[in-house]
Amino acid sequence: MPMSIARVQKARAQARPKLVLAAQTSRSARPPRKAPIPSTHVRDCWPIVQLAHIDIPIVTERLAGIRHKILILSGKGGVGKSTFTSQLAFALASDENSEVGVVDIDVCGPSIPKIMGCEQEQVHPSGGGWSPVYIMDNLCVMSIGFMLPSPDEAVIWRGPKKNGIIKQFLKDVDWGSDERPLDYLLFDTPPGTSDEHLSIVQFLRNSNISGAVIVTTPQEVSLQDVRKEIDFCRKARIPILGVVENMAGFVCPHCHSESKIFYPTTGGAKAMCEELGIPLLGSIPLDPQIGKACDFGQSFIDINPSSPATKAYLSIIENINSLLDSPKSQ
Ligand SMILES: Nc1ncnc2c1ncn2[C@@H]1O[C@H](COP(=O)(O)OP(=O)(O)OP(=O)(O)O)[C@@H](O)[C@H]1O
Ligand code: SF4
Repeated sequence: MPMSIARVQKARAQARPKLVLAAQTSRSARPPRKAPIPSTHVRDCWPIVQLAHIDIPIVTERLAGIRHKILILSGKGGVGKSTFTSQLAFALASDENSEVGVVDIDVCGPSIPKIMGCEQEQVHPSGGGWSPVYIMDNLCVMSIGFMLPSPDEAVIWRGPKKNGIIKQFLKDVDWGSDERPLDYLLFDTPPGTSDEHLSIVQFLRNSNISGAVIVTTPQEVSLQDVRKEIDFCRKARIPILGVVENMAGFVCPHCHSESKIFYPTTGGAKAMCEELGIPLLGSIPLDPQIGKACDFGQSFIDINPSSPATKAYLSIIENINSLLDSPKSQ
């Protein structure tokens, strides 16, 4: 039998409060729309960095003889950090009295083996632990890239596994004998402030890091991330050696003159360094020969000795060495 209009209206009126109540209940069960902003990554993770780890004393002892431990950092990816690490390593190793090591802690994107021309090599056990790959008598490299079945193999790891391999790189690798300890150990890191950074800072907390070199490009988007990197270093108490401005201009392949292609942003790194009281170690121009040398695993500075970019690299390296030798960083 069809309901009268009056009965339908009454039924609707009775149902309405229930519907409102149901809606209110489900809304209140949802998280508030304006969720509190999480505190910063470093602040959250700082207690982890400070955590005592059973292996820290072993790492500290293993690395004790190494004169300078230098982190190469960048805020953004692709700014030329691994390229700079490789050229720094080649230049330092050109002095045959210096022993140089490079450890690639960019676990998910290891590019050092390719850039340094040792992609096909493998690591082997030795009496003192894993033997790193020797490119020259006085230049050795360790990277997860040497352990992958193919360079195209993706490493899809969460923090604890990354932490584990970084610990092994520090603890189980034979970084030179007591008679011939390394003068420099360079750490090529992934961009930003991620698990790898927290691991390295944690494991090196008693190992006296000499300092960090932060690589950027001239654009404001890159400089903005450098500020975060500087903040990370300050919170993690890593001394900052300075900032390197990469791709700061363009060297013409025909006439070899340099054009400031990022004008008017060129100069932003200098202004930022002045504002934050950090040395600007130098500016490296964009030179297609750098990309070519990296793709062929060659030392750019050796095969292009008179290029403006080589002069820039060498001047930066001189600045780093004088900072390392200054009493403040001893
Ligand atoms: N000054 C330069 N002139 C020309 N090419 C350069 C210069 N610096 C770096 N490159 C090229 O830019 C590309 C990125 O460089 P690189 O891999 O060193 O960056 P990255 O910061 O280490 O990157 P990632 O974030 O992946 O670690 C490479 O192809 C490299 O050869
Ligand atoms: S810098 Fe001079 S030589 Fe080089 S491409 Fe431009 S105009 Fe030509």
